[in-house]
Amino acid sequence: MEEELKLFRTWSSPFPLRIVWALKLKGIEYDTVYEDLANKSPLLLEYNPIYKKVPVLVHGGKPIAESLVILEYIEETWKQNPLLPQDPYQRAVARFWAKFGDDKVLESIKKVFMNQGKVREEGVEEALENLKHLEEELKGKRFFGGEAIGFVDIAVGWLANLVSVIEEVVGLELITEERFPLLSKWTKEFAAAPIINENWPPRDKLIAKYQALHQTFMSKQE
Ligand SMILES: N[C@@H](CCC(=O)N[C@@H](CS)C(=O)NCC(=O)O)C(=O)O
Repeated sequence: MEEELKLFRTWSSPFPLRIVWALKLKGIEYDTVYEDLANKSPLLLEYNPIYKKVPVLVHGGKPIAESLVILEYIEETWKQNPLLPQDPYQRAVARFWAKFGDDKVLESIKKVFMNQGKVREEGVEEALENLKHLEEELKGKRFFGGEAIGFVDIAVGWLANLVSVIEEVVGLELITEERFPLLSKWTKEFAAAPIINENWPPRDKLIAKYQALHQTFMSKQE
């Protein structure tokens, strides 16, 4: 008998979306528990007592937290449609870029979104520098994973989802065709891939959410 599989997520958070995409790409059935992060369920707190964040994947009653860790678990548990390459060195390279996406790209884009004036400008510079590295990594490839969507595509997939929302809310451009032709093309192709496209939060709802968030950050700085 298949063990029960449950994903704790929210409708909009980019981290659980990684898990949604990976499970769908592998054709794994699961149940969803939608959390209200302003009022976290006792189960979420029990399953992720340290970070208290989504996503949490619960497999046969056992919880796994942290989206990149969960992705690795999924990859090791269900071998079909592999997301990581076979070669150990290439696997390490993929993990490097996934971590770079969180440590550097995400942090710089957060800096752009949460600040204004000089700090935002610094954030833009840092984001462009980081995005340049991703542009380089895409040379000669359709996806970061090669011909098919892989681990790195899923890990940095939030870029295709959220950057244009952030650009619209903040009123600036980061990923343009002129600056980043490959990344720009990747954004469109990744977003258009059926499984990604079908599991994308509605843009108008995201814009409204991020507009409200942005106003909160800006009013704190006045
Ligand atoms: N490093 C974590 C980040 C997860 C994360 O930041 N989740 C946010 C939603 S976007 C959350 O649950 N926040 C609740 C909180 O901080 O209280 C991962 O990759 O899973």
